[in-house]
Amino acid sequence: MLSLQVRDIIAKTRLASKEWKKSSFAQRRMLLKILLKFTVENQADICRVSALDSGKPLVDASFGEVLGTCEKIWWLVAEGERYLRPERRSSGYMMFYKKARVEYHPVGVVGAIVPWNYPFHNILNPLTAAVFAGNGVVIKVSEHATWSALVYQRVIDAALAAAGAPPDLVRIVTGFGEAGSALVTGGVDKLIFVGSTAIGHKVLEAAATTLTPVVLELGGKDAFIVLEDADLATVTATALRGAFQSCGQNCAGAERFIVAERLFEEFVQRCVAVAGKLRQGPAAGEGVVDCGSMCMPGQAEKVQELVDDAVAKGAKVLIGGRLPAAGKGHFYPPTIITGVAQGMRIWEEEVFGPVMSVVSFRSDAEAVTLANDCPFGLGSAVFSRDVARARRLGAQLEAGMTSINDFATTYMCQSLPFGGVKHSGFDRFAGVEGLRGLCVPKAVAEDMWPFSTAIPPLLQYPVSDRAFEFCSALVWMFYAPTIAGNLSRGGCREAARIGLSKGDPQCQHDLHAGNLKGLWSLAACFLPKRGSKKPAQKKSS
Ligand SMILES: NC(=O)c1ccc[n+]([C@@H]2O[C@H](COP(=O)([O-])OP(=O)(O)OC[C@H]3O[C@@H](n4cnc5c(N)ncnc54)[C@H](O)[C@@H]3O)[C@@H](O)[C@H]2O)c1
Repeated sequence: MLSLQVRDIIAKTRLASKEWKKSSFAQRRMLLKILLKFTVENQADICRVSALDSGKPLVDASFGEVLGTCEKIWWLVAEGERYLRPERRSSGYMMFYKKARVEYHPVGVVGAIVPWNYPFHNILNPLTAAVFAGNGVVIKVSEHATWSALVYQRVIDAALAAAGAPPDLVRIVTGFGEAGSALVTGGVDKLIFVGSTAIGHKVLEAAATTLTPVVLELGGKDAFIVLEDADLATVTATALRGAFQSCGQNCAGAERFIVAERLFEEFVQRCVAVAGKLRQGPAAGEGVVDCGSMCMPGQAEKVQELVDDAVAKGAKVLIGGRLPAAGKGHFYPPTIITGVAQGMRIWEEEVFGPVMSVVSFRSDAEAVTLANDCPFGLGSAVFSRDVARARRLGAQLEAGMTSINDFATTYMCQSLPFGGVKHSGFDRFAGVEGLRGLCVPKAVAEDMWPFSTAIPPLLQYPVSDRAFEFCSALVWMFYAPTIAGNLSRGGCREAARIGLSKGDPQCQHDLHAGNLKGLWSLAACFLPKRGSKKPAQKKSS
């Protein structure tokens, strides 16, 4: 779509969002429940449409398109309102007479630019959170998933009408990069970009020109760590699903298998045995298939380049690793390689294909070092029968998400934020943080009692010549270390812990009753100045 068309769509969605922000949570829930009902009742069609457009088998579509979407909607319906209601906060110390809260107001129009890998979920994901938070949303789908997006737009239109929501509340934009670029600078109030790190750079650059706030959800290369006490039978099944789901075209896809030396051989053998039995073919073909194809033109060749580079530098292909002959489609085979090391492209670059790179380690510290030696940091997983050990190791991983004894399950716990660190992006789009991120968190403070408090007369313009003394007295009164204050905040205990006795000057200082001094200074501000016969008076203008 042309830039002007995109701007026109944003303008219409803005009008719709002004109406929708007045909607009740009950109405927003109704819209989501309609979408949930549609998804559950038409899951086979959704999977077929998505499989045809992205090349994945039906079961992978069910996993990635339907289950995640249903759980997301279910969570928003069940818990979303709780996190968007005004939240009471402490008013602190000096403002003891105020009531403080945060109100979550919709930002207005959310823009989302999404990739092709899960055509249905990638649309419903930003859509559901945006409208539940009271926003309109314009979603730019991938040029490689346009056909399915047009099907889903019809479904969305019907759901909007059934829920009594304005028809322009959710609009889908099609087109190439220029249409995405037009969305970034077209006047949306917040932008969620989901895609490659390379395009993420461009989006951030463009967003800087309009100061559009951006969430970046970029590539991943998840580490999958198997400690020597892990249960290999369950781990292997999870490892294969983590690597080959949707032919490896997952942002949070397991690419780096870091396996304890003692289990390495057996882990590899088990994986190779299963990988050899996988059936690969077209999603719309006859019979069940385990793996589909690469979606984008050129992607299979890119995977081959990374494998070839690794092999040229000493890696070993145990299974797969060869593109099918020309004319046989983009069916890159499930591939397992060992001997991967630093200096190979595959060590650093996202493969986004069905390739397991397996390396071994001797100590937990080495496993952490290997896992963190990566420019990406989206998901991660640690497997061990000793859960405390797995947790300790997981806490050291540079990643936005860690699953213990499972893979990518953080995403099915929809209250949790989704997002990464390093080149995997920043900010979050799911969970409580993602939902609130589509709002302006407005800080509000008001008096606790029915009458309003005024600025003390000494500080009113034109200020008194005792204004500074007055402020300084306030600081002493409220914030000077005091006996009572130190006791209540553990000051004396802390002093004892670090070995100070009452006689030490530092401890004396801690126990100094500074607030009394402040109180006295405050009172003194209202007394006549020494040497002056008249009390301090405000200058008249
Ligand atoms: N972190 C996540 O949540 C997540 C989820 C899915 C996919 N991904 C990542 O997405 C990548 C694969 O998807 P892809 O190949 O479609 O990614 P991509 O970056 O090529 O494209 C993503 C979207 O950006 C649009 N686009 C292209 N140029 C643009 C520009 N200059 N300005 C604005 N928009 C532009 C595209 O049209 C598409 O809609 C992988 O790197 C994968 O890891 C990340």
